[in-house]
Amino acid sequence: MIEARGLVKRYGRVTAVDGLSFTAPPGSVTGFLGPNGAGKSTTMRMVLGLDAPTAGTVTVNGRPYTGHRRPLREVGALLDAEAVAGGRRAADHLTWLALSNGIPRTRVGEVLDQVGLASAARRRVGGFSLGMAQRLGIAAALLGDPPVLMFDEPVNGLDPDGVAWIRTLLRSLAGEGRTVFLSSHLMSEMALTADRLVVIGRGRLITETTVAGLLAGGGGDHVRVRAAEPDELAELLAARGATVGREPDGALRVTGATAGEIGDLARARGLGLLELAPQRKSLEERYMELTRGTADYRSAPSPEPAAS
Ligand SMILES: Nc1ncnc2c1ncn2[C@@H]1O[C@H](COP(=O)(O)OP(=O)(O)OP(=O)(O)O)[C@@H](O)[C@H]1O
Repeated sequence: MIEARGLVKRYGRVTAVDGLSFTAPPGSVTGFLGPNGAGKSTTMRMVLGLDAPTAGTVTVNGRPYTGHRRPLREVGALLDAEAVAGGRRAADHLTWLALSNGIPRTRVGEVLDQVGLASAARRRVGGFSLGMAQRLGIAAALLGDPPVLMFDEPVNGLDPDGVAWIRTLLRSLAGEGRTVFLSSHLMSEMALTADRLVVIGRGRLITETTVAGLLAGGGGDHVRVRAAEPDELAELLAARGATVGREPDGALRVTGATAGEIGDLARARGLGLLELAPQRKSLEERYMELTRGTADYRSAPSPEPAAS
């Protein structure tokens, strides 16, 4: 379990993290989302004791990271896959980590197998591709068999096979009852991997929710209806308190009534329906709405292509 309470980090005049509280519980994948510069990496560094909070606390399994005697057995983390000294061989790097944390040497072979690097165990890390470096970083995180795992943008630079592999791995680690906390600025990635979401902007919590909760909340869902007698149906729906607008192609845009209710009403009145389609906002759209205004470096909208 990771718990942040009133976490603040200032660098001079920049407030990178601003009163952040959230929980990443065991047994689920918690996605940590926010635009570039939102404060995700800074928060993760504080979880690992690499940066000291200006105020507030963050604990791993009830204690600050630095309060654990064998931290690699409490939390495994991948923050920067390429931060390993290039001259070392993969297995030597992991052996050094294991021995300095009281972890048996035998774990090295096990985690290399687990991440698919067994055949590269004697190769120097400097010659690794980004994908291999990511796998080695994940092997290091798994070394102490920790109950908490934390990954900063773990799919960055991976090919589709690598992305699918990480997704499956993260889900299975959570399935074993571990706390999995991972950051991304891509909602599309989180939608496939996370159960819970902690969304931040400019160092502040925007929402802490489940993927299902984010999809359900926020409003803006409607039903698109094409009817044989649209004016009659629109009148009936309005009389029942629904709000009815028109789409550019003449279809009705109905809010305040479900597709099932609209279908029942049309059938009861003998009105023909040509199309009845609930329209839900995607997770990506919800996320964009939530973080709008908090992104520091957002690109200008692309101009419409010129009509030819
Ligand atoms: N060591 C530092 N000194 C000064 N400012 C810093 C430092 N580290 C981070 N910042 C600032 O803190 C803010 C948050 O940065 P952080 O890297 O935590 O964001 P992030 O959400 O991880 O972004 P990204 O998705 O781009 O990695 C940014 O404005 C950044 O410039």
